[in-house]
Amino acid sequence: MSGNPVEAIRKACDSFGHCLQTNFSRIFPAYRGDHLDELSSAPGSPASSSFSFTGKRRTVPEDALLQQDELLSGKISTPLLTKEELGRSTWTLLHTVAAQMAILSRLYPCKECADHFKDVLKANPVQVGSQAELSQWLCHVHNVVNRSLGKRIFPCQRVNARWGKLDCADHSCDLQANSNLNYPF
Ligand SMILES: Cc1cc2nc3c(=O)[nH]c(=O)nc-3n(C[C@H](O)[C@H](O)[C@H](O)COP(=O)(O)OP(=O)(O)OC[C@H]3O[C@@H](n4cnc5c(N)ncnc54)[C@H](O)[C@@H]3O)c2cc1C
Repeated sequence: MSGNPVEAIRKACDSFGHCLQTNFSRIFPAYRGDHLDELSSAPGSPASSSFSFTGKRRTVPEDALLQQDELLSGKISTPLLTKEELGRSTWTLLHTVAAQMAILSRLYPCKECADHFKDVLKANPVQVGSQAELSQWLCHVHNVVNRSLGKRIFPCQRVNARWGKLDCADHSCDLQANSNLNYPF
């Protein structure tokens, strides 16, 4: 690696921060990342000296906000994302998070949550050899967070019933509808 290693790490954090911010707002249209800008512009905050979340304020395009208003007012009830948008955003998020789980625990926009999640990851390192194991591990760490917040524990054997279904015509993209497909994970 050439140049200053601290600068290289700063750049990596910067690009991951942007990636997180972009994908949070794609998956959750209500999320605009404004508080990241506030964080980075707070005088003396570590973010303002280490990361450049500032610069261009990222906003959700107007048509997306309009759609969101219509959704909230009950005028439309269909999902805002197409299957393709959902897929693209999800792949980016999954690959980035899988590659940089430790960074997630430092850059997650809620500091209290990030600090807590760092401990959760330390106590529950990812050791998975299949999609099913990854799903179970994620369910487990989500439950660790749930427990600490006094929330109900989710039954992990029901994880596919909760997350394996999408809003597609005739349930054609449900995991369960395709359960005859065996992938060599
Ligand atoms: C990494 C991370 C760390 C966090 N740390 C904190 C923290 O320290 N303090 C804090 O106040 N908040 C924290 N949060 C936020 C908190 O976990 C919840 O997201 C938030 O309180 C909203 O909770 P919720 O009840 O809507 O359901 P969420 O916990 O957001 O869950 C969303 C949905 O997932 C399903 N679900 C629930 N548990 C599981 C599970 N174990 N497996 C699979 N599916 C499940 C349920 O259907 C639920 O409706 C953290 C979030 C993340 C992503």
